[in-house]
Amino acid sequence: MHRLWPALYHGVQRQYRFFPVCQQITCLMSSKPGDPTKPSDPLTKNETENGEDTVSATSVPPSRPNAISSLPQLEDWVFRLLSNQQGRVPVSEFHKALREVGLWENDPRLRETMANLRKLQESHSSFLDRETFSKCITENIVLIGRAFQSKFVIPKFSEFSSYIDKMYWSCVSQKNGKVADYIPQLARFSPDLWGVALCTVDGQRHSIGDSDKPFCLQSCVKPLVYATAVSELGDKTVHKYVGTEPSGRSFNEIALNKYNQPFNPMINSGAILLCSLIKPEDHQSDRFDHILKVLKAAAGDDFVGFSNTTFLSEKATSYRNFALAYYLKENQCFPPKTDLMEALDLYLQHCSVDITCESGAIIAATLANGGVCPLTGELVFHPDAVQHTLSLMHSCGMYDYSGQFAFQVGLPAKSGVSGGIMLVVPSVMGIMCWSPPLDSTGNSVRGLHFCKELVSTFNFHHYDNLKYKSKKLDPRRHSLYTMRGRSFRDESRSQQIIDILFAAYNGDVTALRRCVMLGMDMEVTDYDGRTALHLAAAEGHVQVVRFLLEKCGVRHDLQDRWGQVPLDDAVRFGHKETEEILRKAQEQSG
Ligand SMILES: NC(=O)CC[C@H](N)C(=O)O
Repeated sequence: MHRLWPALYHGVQRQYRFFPVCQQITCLMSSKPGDPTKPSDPLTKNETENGEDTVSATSVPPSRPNAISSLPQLEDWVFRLLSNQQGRVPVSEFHKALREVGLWENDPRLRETMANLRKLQESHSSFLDRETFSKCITENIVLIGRAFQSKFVIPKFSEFSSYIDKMYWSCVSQKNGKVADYIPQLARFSPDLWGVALCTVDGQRHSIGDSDKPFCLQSCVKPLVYATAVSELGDKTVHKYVGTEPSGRSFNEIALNKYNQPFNPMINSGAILLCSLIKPEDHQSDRFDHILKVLKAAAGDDFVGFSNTTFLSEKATSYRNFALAYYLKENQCFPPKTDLMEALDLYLQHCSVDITCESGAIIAATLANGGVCPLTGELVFHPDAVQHTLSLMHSCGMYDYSGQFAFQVGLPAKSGVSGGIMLVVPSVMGIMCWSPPLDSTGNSVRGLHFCKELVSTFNFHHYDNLKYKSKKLDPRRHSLYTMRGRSFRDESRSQQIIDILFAAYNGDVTALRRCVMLGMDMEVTDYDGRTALHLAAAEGHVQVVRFLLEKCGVRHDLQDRWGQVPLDDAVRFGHKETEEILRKAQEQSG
């Protein structure tokens, strides 16, 4: 897309597709999420998430993620994390573990790995030994490694997703609102339809409900057409024709600002005007195809279609938009020689582009990611255009509810009469909600309710970053907590102890695996010096004992306050098999 841009911008014409591998290895070694331009020396002190200095990598057992300093070591670590008692990785377990961190099978970045796994399954093999595992994932080890090392923007993704699901279900009971019927095709959608999907700037994805059902973008397309126009023409050219102020009126009001322009590009008048600016010299079919290509690129080639039914249905009833177009013409708002009917057709065609919540979330994530699609790494919109787009979504995106939305939700969003709300959490994620019933301002009732639930739970509101803000969950941190005024160190450390010890006590290897992925210290103790290994030995959880000893490199001879080692617990509570494993570990360590 950007290849078509005139040389308006310097230094942005780069494919962000893939950092050179050497740079990517560097970001494996930094304890902070990877900025490959700032290589960190793996042998210096690492700072853990709660600010404690750990000893240098050489003295930390190789099993801990922040000690990894090469791709073969990373591959080894991931294999040991996922392999079973027989030293093999069940393919089903591998898919499950990827999904838990938000990586889907259709993720274009995992194309090679998924193709290799499919070939394996065609040969009826459902387990990966070390060699096969390496062959399967080697092309994508950096991405997979980062995912399992929790270097993505939402480290506890499965826990975050369960919060999203709770919010989704809390909206189901919202039965008020009315499905739009001024466009006959829209009136045919069930009021019970309700879907939500999200995509983070690292390409972590989650969806629930009717998230894979197609619906037309309607006004949710307006920010995307605007971002395209500014990317190609620059903001100065675009804003010669369209203002940047909220209109405070309905989205199809026949009104202009004091400069005789449409108030902004997020309402019908502004959007119709924009259609006359993009590639006016091309044939109408090519002009529409161009926008479709931009939308597909923003969606990472996920579903983007076109509903001719909607287009014909709206064209036959779009009296207001025809009136708007002639009003703009009468006031010389268009560039000279504009073909009015062509501009109007293009506008109605843009509104009739079909997406799903899942593909819409990727588009929103592209905006959240500064214009780069998280799934393909392609630069779709110029970052400056994205900044302007998010500003106008923030101030004008929800029509004459925009002021209240900015006050209550505090995030850039765009609604559409088909019931979509595209929400952007800048530098974190994009969310697409869809439920047809609308309130009096033309916004989805369930979608609005979901957005309010989201920012009352997570510190996503634009001003939640103020010091001493109230207590909300911060899903960008390993432990889903930020506490008012208290040192984050105490909260995250005690949370880690709770997470690990309870998982060991309950024999929950999956939860322990998640703790390892989050880089937690698996030898952490409670106030009595009791470790996870003590608790697992006392309860006779053989799998956990093995996992801690063999995968996590936990020492078998750590003593609690009373000088007891885990073997003493196994003997005292009569767990013969556990006792045998711990005795063997004792003998091996001499
Ligand atoms: N708010 C909307 O989604 C309106 C878009 C619709 N195509 C119209 O022009 O009326």
